[in-house]
Amino acid sequence: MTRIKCCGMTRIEDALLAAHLGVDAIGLVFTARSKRRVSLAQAREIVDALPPFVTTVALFMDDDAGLVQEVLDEVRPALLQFHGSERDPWCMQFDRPFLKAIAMGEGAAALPRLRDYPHAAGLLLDGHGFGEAGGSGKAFDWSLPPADLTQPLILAGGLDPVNVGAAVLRVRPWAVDVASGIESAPGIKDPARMAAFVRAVREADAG
Ligand SMILES: O=C(O)c1ccccc1NCC(=O)[C@H](O)[C@H](O)COP(=O)(O)O
Repeated sequence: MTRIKCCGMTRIEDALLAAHLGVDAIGLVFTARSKRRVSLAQAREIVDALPPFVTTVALFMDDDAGLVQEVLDEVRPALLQFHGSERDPWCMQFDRPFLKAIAMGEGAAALPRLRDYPHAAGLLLDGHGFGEAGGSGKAFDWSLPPADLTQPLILAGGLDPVNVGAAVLRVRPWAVDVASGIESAPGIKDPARMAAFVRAVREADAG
């Protein structure tokens, strides 16, 4: 079964809907570069409202280690996700499992970077270019992910209720990740689109 992460949550009601739809993880973005940025207090409220067994992921992009530690101390996410040019040893310093986002916008030229994070709990392959922020709605060429990746692959970038089924069937990822494809505005999730996204993943899994 393909796991689902809905990213860029800013409202309790959206996070609760995700939980009730059976979404496996929600992402909270802390980097100042995001239109979906949440404060520590906002994030804490969302995390406190969640029922058990929904994984919380805190996202950063070339941020100070101090911010990451503050989020760990105050929000206590289960996983970290790094979206910038952070290196593997830097990501490891927090002693918390982490996902590393790999910008696939440059196509095959990005593939060597998939081998640079041996300690990542998973690799999130995203559609934007190197140095650009996530949550862009840009897809990449789904034929690129190598079949011999040893780490769980999280497919991201431009997924939406219409294309996610084909993406799951083509790539067979461990998980899919979506931000803009289920939104009515940055950080504001659309309930019908979120439900349709989850349904499309489940239909692809069953097919
Ligand atoms: O979502 C953001 O605003 C963001 C900003 C800076 C770094 C990462 C960010 N999001 C990371 C995610 O995991 C998104 O879900 C991922 O990039 C996919 O986004 P989308 O193409 O909009 O589905």
